[in-house]
Amino acid sequence: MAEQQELAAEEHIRYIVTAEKKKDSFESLVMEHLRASGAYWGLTTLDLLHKLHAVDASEVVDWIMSCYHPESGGFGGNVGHDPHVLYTLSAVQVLCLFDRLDVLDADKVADYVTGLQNEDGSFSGDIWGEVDTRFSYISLCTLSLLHRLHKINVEKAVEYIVSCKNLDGGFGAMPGGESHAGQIFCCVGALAITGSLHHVDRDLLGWWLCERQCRDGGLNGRPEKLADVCYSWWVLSSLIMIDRVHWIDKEKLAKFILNCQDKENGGISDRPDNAVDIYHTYFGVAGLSLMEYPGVKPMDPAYALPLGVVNRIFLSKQQ
Ligand SMILES: CN(C(=O)[C@H](Cc1cnc[nH]1)NC(=O)OCc1ccccc1)[C@@H](Cc1ccccc1)C(=O)N[C@@H](Cc1ccc(O)cc1)C(=O)NO
Ligand SMILES: [Zn+2]
Repeated sequence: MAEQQELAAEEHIRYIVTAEKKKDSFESLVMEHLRASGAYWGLTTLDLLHKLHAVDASEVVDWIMSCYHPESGGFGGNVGHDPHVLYTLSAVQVLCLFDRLDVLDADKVADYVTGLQNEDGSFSGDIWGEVDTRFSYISLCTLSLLHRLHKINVEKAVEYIVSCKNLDGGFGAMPGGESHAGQIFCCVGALAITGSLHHVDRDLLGWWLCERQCRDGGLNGRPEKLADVCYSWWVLSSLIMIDRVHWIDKEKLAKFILNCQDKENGGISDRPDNAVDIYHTYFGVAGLSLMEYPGVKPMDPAYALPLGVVNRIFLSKQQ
């Protein structure tokens, strides 16, 4: 009988809190250009493990705002980096965690995102124009969190996402793009946020998604690929949004994630015995959250934020 694995929560907390401080580590340098996303991954993990209070909120908020470009309304991935929707969402999500959306000029940020919608309803990531369904999700998620979805053409945005649906029920980065679990999360999440999930064939897509489970219990991103912890989020959140999560073996998946932990130094890797990183630590804990693992806060599958944070944004009295 394999020994009973459990979540080394205290070690993961220590790993994240010290990683936040280490600016010159290899990982920090590699992730330099997407440090705002790294903050979102690390801080959301701390919140899921009931430890967000372990960091100084105003210090984080000040750092996030130092990545803001007041003239465009967008955020860069680090101080002095050009604005991009990727990091604008990460910044908004971090401010949501601390309930500090009050520091934003929400109309200005919404105008930045709105300005990136194209004629065909698609979204570009920044002024250089790259189009990808990732940016559709990011834009719709950002505008929704700011209560400003009315600023864009939602119908056209939905129409473009549906044009990226494949015969296998999945979605790609653009029309005709190969189905990939990451892109499927983005398209299903965007459809969920806009109340347009009726465009999804739940049984066909559910089948493609549950087929991602490998013999080792982990989930991969495409057929024939190796299982990887981060797909615990991309695949699982999509299955939950289309109400087909019972089609995979959650116990085996949880064991795979727990088997990817470094239980001495903290952190979770993409697969057993590989190097841990903040990204896979977040997606591993988020995957466990989606499976209601004891001691981990529940997560909203579409907004990729703790449920308590989403409820505070959408159910609060003052709007
Ligand atoms: C840029 N990036 C990736 O390309 C990772 C690389 C990887 C990790 N494990 C396997 N490959 N891949 C990735 O994020 O794929 C998921 C995905 C692809 C396309 C669309 C949506 C999700 C990672 C960073 C990374 C690089 C290298 C090693 C680990 C992490 C990354 O920042 N991914 C972004 C992808 C993304 C961006 C925006 C979204 O709305 C959704 C997803 C992310 O998760 N942001 O929160
Ligand atoms: Zn991965």
